[in-house]
Amino acid sequence: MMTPFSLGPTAAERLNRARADLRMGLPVVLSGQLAVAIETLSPERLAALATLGPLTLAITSWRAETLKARVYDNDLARIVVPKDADLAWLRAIADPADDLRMPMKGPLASRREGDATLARAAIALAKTSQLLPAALLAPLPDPAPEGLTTLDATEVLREISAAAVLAPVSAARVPMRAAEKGRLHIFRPDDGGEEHYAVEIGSPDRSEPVLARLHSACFTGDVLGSLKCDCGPQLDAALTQMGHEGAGILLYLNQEGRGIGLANKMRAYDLQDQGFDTVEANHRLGFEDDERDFRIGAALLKKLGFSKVRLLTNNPAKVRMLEANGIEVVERVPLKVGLSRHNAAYLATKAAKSGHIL
Ligand SMILES: Nc1nc2c(ncn2[C@@H]2O[C@H](COP(=O)(O)OP(=O)(O)OP(=O)(O)O)[C@@H](O)[C@H]2O)c(=O)[nH]1
Ligand SMILES: [Zn+2]
Repeated sequence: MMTPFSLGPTAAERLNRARADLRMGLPVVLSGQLAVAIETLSPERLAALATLGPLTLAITSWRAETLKARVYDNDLARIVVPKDADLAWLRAIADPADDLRMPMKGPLASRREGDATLARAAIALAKTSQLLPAALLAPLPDPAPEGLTTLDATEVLREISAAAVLAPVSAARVPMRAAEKGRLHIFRPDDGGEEHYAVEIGSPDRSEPVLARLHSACFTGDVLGSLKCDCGPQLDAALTQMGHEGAGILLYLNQEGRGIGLANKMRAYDLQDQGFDTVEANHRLGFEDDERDFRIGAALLKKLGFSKVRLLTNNPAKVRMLEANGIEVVERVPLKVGLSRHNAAYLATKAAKSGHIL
């Protein structure tokens, strides 16, 4: 007899489908309520949702703190949406762009009754869709609208905290300026998320510590040569050093903007032009200062056959995370390049607030 096999989507697959829905502005059914991301919500959908009953706006405690809203649920606040609230009102709560020009007219009322799991899952969904971390919750009508993705909040939180399994997809020789003997490997997660890359220089001996770099994607620094950060020079310097030593492994992790995505990073840059530092800007947007999942780096190194590294970094958190995930860091190799007058304050903030070693 054949083993029964379900063709329907798994929890991880439904989760990723839900992300596509939220990015389009479509609601998802989350533990018996409707959830939609504020960033992509249209006025028409808001009007339709408003007919269903009381609405709740879920935001993170970081955002709530800026807005002076009460936080009863530790990491988040559930804001009561007034009956006459329009999309501009919701957007002003979600997006700090105009905080200084048009301070929010409060006071905001927060819900404290009931369970916050659903709100937490909705925020986690918005965040991992690289949208602003703010979601609108509405009662589910009876009959429920057809064709919406249905999820369970607890399952969503479990899936998001689980490490994705990455599989090698393809690899080929890529000679580079820094090293002629280079090979690019592409890895794809089983949950439909971002692909990540590994650049292998030379033929590193798997039984010895390898010179390694975990580089997080930075479109502005890596591609445009932005002077606001040190990413471009760090990428070049890491590859150059690997070229000189004749061996190394550089992981290029697609976690743009410390995991918040390029659109949110530009929001953070705009806030930095208003006077906030890199950490404050993330918080005002409702994010943690670093939203990256460093487990991916450890998993890729293991997949490639490495267990010991000499890690090129100024960030002790990267060392700790690799060690915690089964990679021995035999040496931290500093990578101090690319200081400019545009990024001096940024690097000083990383040293003062994120423990970077200058
Ligand atoms: N949110 C946010 N991300 C930024 C900002 N400036 C740079 N980034 C991102 O920060 C990340 C920098 O990553 P890395 O250089 O790998 O890591 P690091 O934590 O600085 O540590 P090391 O470079 O290894 O010392 C990239 O994803 C950049 O896109 C900023 O102002 N805000
Ligand atoms: Zn950068």
